[in-house]
Amino acid sequence: MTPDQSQQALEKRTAAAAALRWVRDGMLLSLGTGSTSAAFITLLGEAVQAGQLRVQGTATSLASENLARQVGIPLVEPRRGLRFDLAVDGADELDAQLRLIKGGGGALLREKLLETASEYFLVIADSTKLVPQLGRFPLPLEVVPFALPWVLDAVEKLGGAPEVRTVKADPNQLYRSDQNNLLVDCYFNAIPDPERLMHQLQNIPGIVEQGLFIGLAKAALIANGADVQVIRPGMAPAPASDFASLP
Ligand SMILES: O=C(CO)[C@H](O)[C@H](O)COP(=O)(O)O
Repeated sequence: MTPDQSQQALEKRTAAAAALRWVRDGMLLSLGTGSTSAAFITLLGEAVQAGQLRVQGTATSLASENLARQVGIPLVEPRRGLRFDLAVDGADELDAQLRLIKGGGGALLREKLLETASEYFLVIADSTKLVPQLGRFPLPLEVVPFALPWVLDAVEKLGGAPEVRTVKADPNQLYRSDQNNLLVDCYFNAIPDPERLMHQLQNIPGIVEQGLFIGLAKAALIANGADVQVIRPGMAPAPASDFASLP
């Protein structure tokens, strides 16, 4: 790990620990995916094991579900009417208006489902994720395999450079989501109008979900060194220590 990567890992854990302070006994949680969420799930599991918290959760990926099981968080299956008190999840990029790019970990569909079904979606992230403009990170799409050629054409027409995701350890093997769909990472370099792009992508048949999350997150906890700032749309950033409960 380079010094930058270990600093980033520390910040992820700091943001996760800050989110844990706002989990209350009895809450039903949506558990995110990725390394920042894994830090949160681990800390939450420790609190559950220590008898400090009684919570239940549903995970946004099979990987997070396995981790939650390992650390002793009771899990709830999807069912009609299921709503979550709090969703905690990472992001690949976010701006000051809490527009997010998600799906770097391939879990965007379940993430969007559960975060839409949550009363409060709290993003946790290290300082590298907060950007002035979205788009440096390639925008992930979950795509039905049969639709792939047409989706690639449509993304190019929108000005993006699409790349079908492969498995890191074996670049000859296509990456599959938990739903067995393909992932396409779209390089736009800059996304000046995320709302417009989101609507354009939503109109392309075969895209099951796209990685722009707009209007979903209520707050973000951004760790910068040992400090944690709360970011909320239209409000000045404030230290997380100013808040005794969810901001
Ligand atoms: O969207 C995601 C998974 O689909 C993750 O939240 C995102 O990739 C951030 O991951 P990390 O916490 O490892 O930086």
